[in-house]
Amino acid sequence: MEEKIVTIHNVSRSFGKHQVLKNISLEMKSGEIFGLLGPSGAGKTTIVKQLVGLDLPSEGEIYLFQEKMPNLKLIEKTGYMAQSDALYGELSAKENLEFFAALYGLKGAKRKKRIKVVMETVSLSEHINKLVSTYSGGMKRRLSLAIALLHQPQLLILDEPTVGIDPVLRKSIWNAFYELKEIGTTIIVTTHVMDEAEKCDRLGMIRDGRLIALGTPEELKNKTNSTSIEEAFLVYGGAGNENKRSSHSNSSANYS
Ligand SMILES: Nc1ncnc2c1ncn2[C@@H]1O[C@H](COP(=O)(O)OP(=O)(O)OP(=O)(O)O)[C@@H](O)[C@H]1O
Repeated sequence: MEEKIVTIHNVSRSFGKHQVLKNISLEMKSGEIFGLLGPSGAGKTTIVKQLVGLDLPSEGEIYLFQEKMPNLKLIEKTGYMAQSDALYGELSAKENLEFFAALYGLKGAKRKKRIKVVMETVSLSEHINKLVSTYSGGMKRRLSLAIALLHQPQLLILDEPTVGIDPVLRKSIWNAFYELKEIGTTIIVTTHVMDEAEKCDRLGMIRDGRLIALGTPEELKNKTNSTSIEEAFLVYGGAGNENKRSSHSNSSANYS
């Protein structure tokens, strides 16, 4: 059965006078791949940080598994991959994995098996004994993803998981996401990448801290008569942005 896994209820967040989230409400269900899409600075990472309890709303509430956040118990059910990699460079990949596995209480044969599986998922098995400081940026991203997958969380929250990852590997990582979805895992990804947005079950488009559109990629394209998500985003962005009706080309310049 579909279960409500995430509820964001009327959430706003201000830093001083700067309101970076403006009354956001969203729900995500079990087995759903939900994409948070928006230009740089729109507020995606701020939403993600609220979901994992690293930041608190100025107004509104967040519930994970129908329990109010922040709540330490819920961390075990959640896998989080931040935008910058939180890895120990002076340790090998294996030692990093063992460290995080221990934090999640994974032991013995189970730990060994999970480490093997997640490194296969991100195609890093042959590099497992190398020092992380010798890894490329893309390899570090993949290792961070492997760590987020280690304890088989029911909810995966991934902040730009495939930045710096080549298209072939990106495809295999998305296949892993689909497999996780099949077993009921809810996955939230933030992205700037339009072809990646197309792969999500539903999208929330964020602009200037506001949720400007919500729906399946098909719905968003149909509603705006667009042939691509990028076009749909520009239509929504333009329509929701007073005085900037003619600035579609400027909007697209925000992407990078
Ligand atoms: N701790 C903070 N103090 C002050 N301002 C902040 C803080 N964290 C975020 N902001 C501001 O909030 C806004 C949204 O930032 P956020 O990182 O959520 O955007 P984003 O959509 O994730 O962008 P990107 O795709 O570039 O990561 C930005 O204007 C940013 O400067």
